[in-house]
Amino acid sequence: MSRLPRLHPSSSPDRHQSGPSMSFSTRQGSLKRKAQDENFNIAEQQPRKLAAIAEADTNQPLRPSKAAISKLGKGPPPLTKPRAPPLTTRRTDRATSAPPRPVAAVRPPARPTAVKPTRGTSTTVDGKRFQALEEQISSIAAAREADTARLAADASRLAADMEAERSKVAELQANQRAMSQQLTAAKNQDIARQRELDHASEEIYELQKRHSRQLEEKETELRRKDREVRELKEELRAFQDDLERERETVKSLKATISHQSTAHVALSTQVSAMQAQQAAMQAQSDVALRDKLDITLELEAERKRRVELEQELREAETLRRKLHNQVQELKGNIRVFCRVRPLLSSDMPLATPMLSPSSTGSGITTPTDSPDPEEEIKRREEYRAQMGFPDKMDHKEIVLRSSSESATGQERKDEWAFTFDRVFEPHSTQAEVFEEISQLAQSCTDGYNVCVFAYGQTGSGKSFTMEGGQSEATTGMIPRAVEQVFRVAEELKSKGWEYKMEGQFLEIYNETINDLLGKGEFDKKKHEIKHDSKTGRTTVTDVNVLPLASATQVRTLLSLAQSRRTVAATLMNERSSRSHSVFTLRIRGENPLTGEACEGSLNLVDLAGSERLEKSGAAGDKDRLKETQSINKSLSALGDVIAALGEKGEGKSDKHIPYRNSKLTYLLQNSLSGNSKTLMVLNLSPLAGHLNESLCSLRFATKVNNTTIGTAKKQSRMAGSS
Ligand SMILES: Nc1ncnc2c1ncn2[C@@H]1O[C@H](COP(=O)(O)OP(=O)(O)OP(=O)(O)O)[C@@H](O)[C@H]1O
Repeated sequence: MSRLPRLHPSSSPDRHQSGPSMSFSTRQGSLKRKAQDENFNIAEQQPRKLAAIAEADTNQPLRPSKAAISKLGKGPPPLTKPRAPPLTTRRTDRATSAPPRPVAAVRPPARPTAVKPTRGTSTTVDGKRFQALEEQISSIAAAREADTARLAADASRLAADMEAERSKVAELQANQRAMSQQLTAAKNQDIARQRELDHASEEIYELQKRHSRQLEEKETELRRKDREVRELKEELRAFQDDLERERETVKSLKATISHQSTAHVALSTQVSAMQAQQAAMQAQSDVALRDKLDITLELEAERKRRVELEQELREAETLRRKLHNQVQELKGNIRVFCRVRPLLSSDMPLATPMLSPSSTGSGITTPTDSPDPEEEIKRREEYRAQMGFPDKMDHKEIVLRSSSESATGQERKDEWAFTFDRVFEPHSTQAEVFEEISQLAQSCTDGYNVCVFAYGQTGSGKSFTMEGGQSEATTGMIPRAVEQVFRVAEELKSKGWEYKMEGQFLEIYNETINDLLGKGEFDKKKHEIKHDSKTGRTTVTDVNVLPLASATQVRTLLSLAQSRRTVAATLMNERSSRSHSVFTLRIRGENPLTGEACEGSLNLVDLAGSERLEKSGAAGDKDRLKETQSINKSLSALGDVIAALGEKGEGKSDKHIPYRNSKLTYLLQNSLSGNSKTLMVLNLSPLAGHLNESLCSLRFATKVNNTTIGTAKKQSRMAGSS
């Protein structure tokens, strides 16, 4: 901290003088304090006069202010030369301390007076007055003299005082200049120190910042170190644990080693024994190696033979297919099976305890808790139609009997016998039925078009035969046939065949095609049937044809179709019995080894109920009438097509086949023609009440059965050709 330069008290012109000079020492003290306290702002703290002095050019002579002079004026008059009294002749303006000479010595020249001659007393009076006046004048003159002398003395004293004052002022000016210089120096010093101070403050601030930064870094470092220490401690603990474990291991290893070394000794003995054995075995191995070489050579020969055999097998397979299909052809390209379903508890009134079909779906009925089994059997026989199956060897015959009273009261007995390719009795299982069909299904993989119809009145078991139930035993022909096709395709893979399958599921209701794999918009979309005469392929526009990779996928597809049909059935009562459903599996196969390719299709058709109009009770119902007419139309169209095909087969080559008479026959055109294999499964109801309807169905089936449709043709080509 800088200090003001100390002012010498003697430099003050007058310590006791009032005004600026008088307050100087006091000011000096205060300035000192101010300088210390307020950065020496002397210029502001000084009285205005001192400020003026400080700011003034110090080279100029100092002139006392009017105020100072007025204060001084209490003493001497203004510093002007006193004028000499006009009444004296001598010079009195010389400054002197000697008292002036008395004024009386200097007489003013007497004014020439005109002395008039006085008359008498008046002359004396005037003389006296004149004298008094003269005395007065002289006293006034003396007084003036005295005043003049006093004035002269005052003037000289004043001049002396002035001189003294001037010298004081000069001294003051000198002091003031010195002080100004000191002040300026002090100010400069102060500014410099202030700068230093600012600089130092800045440095301190920077240092503080750096310090706090360093402090933070140190703290972070410290925390990190702490963390490291903790981690190291953890590691150390883990190492210690490991070490402990290792020690334990070492201990146990040592024990093992000692144990092992004992064992080692024993083993060494064994090894030497083994080495001896090994030498013996080596000799044996050499012999075995030689044998192996012989075997390898034999194997190679066997492999060659196997390839030859495989080739033979392929040729045999081709031959087998050919023979298989020849056998099928010999059996006739249209075949008819007849199946009678078992009597169900639902076929008779509820009050009577019933015989029900076994849960296995075998068709065998088992008695339930009937109060009188004999009575029950009797009752059942009343409901059951009289049917006989005389051909116990080939199962080809079915006989229907009826007994009635004639108008004359005589008992009349009728008997109708029918022969088909195979007749299935009520107890026949699904598996047994499929056994006969499976060979047909296999023909699809050989490139044939196969068509299986289920024909019969409502409730005769068509859907059961075609679709079946949920259990393994009740599985119907469609899933079984599909599984068979996939199985055969898989087996044929080893013989070089690769198959691709796709499926569609349609419904024909009132001569309208619906897609059962579609979105369930029934009777809305218009689907058209198209036949490709070159490839023999039939397609339906705007229906879903799904690629099928496995039999399981087909099952899913079938249940989807079933659920769609169920939805439609709720919209229209018993719709499923009143519509035809056609499931088509298209199979394309290629054999890159033999260069063969084939394309076949399997159509599985569940026909609508074939009952006649009167029986269905539809005569009064307009919609039902329409349904029945559509069904009758399509079924009779089917019969007509089959009959026409039969005639054509008998030599009438120009016979027109009326495929277009119904949607069903037009859709199945390529599967009904001479190139394909057709099977009709006639389903019969076992009820006596349905006897007439059963007879109608049997007659229709016989007509079909008696038809010979040309020779089925395999749709094969060389792979790669369309
Ligand atoms: N072989 C059989 N064994 C056991 N039950 C059968 C057999 N055949 C049919 N059924 C049963 O008979 C009833 C009628 O059969 P299904 O529905 O298959 O007849 P449908 O001819 O298809 O009738 P719809 O024309 O109305 O569809 C069903 O309850 C079915 O389970």
